[in-house]
Amino acid sequence: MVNDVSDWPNVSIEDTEEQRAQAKKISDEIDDAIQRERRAKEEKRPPRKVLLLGPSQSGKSTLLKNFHLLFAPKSFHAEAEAWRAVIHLNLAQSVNFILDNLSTPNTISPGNKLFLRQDAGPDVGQLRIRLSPLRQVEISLNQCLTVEHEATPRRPISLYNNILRTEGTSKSSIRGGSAWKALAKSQTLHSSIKSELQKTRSILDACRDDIVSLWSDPAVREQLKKQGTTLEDSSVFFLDNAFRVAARDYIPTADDILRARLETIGVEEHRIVMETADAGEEWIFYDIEGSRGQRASWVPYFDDVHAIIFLVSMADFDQSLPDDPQVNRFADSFTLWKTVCENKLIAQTPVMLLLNKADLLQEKLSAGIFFAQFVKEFGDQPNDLKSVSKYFKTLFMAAHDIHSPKERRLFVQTTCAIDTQAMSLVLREVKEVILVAMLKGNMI
Ligand SMILES: Nc1nc2c(ncn2[C@@H]2O[C@H](COP(=O)(O)OP(=O)(O)OP(=O)(O)O)[C@@H](O)[C@H]2O)c(=O)[nH]1
Ligand SMILES: [Mg+2]
Repeated sequence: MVNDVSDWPNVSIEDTEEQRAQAKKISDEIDDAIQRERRAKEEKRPPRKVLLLGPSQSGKSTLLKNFHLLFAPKSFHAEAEAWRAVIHLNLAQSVNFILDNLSTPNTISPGNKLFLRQDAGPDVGQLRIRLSPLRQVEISLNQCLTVEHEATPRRPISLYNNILRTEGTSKSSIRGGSAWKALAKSQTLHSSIKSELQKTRSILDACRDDIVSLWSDPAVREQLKKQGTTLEDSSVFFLDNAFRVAARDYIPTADDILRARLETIGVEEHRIVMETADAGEEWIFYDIEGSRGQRASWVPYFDDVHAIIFLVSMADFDQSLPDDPQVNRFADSFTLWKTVCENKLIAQTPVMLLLNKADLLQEKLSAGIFFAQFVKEFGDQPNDLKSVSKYFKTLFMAAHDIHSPKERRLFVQTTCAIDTQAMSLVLREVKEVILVAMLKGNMI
């Protein structure tokens, strides 16, 4: 029997600390084990796979950029340098396209305001000479963006094979894929590409006053308008912002990146590792080229994806297809939508429909372009955004219900893919719909 404290086992302060340290070690090990288990579970979790479908220029790649910006902002912003090259190419091509489409002084009729001007406006002949280095900028940037940047040095590519220009529109059509994004990694970039990029930035910087003069000249705009020459929206955006964009120290903003036009070629796979919600989770997007000749290449992806997002541009109703002037873009989108709906391979796959370019639709309707003039069935309904987008929604939903082989819920949303705030709400919802559908189908 222990009567005296001196008989107690020797429990010193050092012992207690040791025990505490031991307990902490065990607790840390348990925490580590839990973390490892969680990570192992996550690693086993298959990546979420999403297929982006829709006609050319409907906004598929822009939606993907929004997703990247929202859920993996660090890696999105890390690519800004690579996007700068795309934006500079967009700008140089737009200027060259304008100059190509303006009559030369030799071919204009006497009295043409543009060249025989009485006012103190810029002399386009002089601007043409001073802006001629932008031809080289276009060639160099095309080269930089079309080589494979990984370990190997540049692969010779015939530059202008990749540049398609349809009459009346300017088009930046360099090869897609993600190898060009290596331009963002300046540490590992081939020195010749680095110096080429620096040279193009210096030339653009030196030309920026002249670009602004050309684009702000009302006579230039007037002549382009008279000729029926239209520029793509992204061209107009970068020309409007030329002074900022052509500056030597320019770094693209998120808005600029969303506006940059880089036509998708074939089917591109993009992997996004989530940084915000569900950090570490991987999403794979298959971003496809929307032109008509490419649509058969989508099918192999149908039975391997968890969801399909189909985009339609609501603003294309007054345009025809670049590769077939007989076909109206609205009609083409609707036919394509029906084809996708009726496909048996995706009968069980959740489909989301985004009716995009609401801002451009609004602009066209406000400018007095009548939707009913191109889509007779619209009849005498009011020519406003609300009525036209409701018409789109009703028509596309009805087609979905009629043509789908099995009953399936459809998520429909009107969007403006260059509005990051509005898109963040839509994308959070889209993500939820996909995850719920995967859970229901035991795909997680
Ligand atoms: N104003 C406006 N522009 C948009 C919108 N969505 C996309 N764009 C612009 O439209 C152009 C075409 O968009 P993309 O995302 O490249 O189109 P895509 O469907 O991927 O086209 P392909 O790759 O040719 O199949 C880009 O310059 C975008 O910035 C929108 O809602 N409003
Ligand atoms: Mg694309």
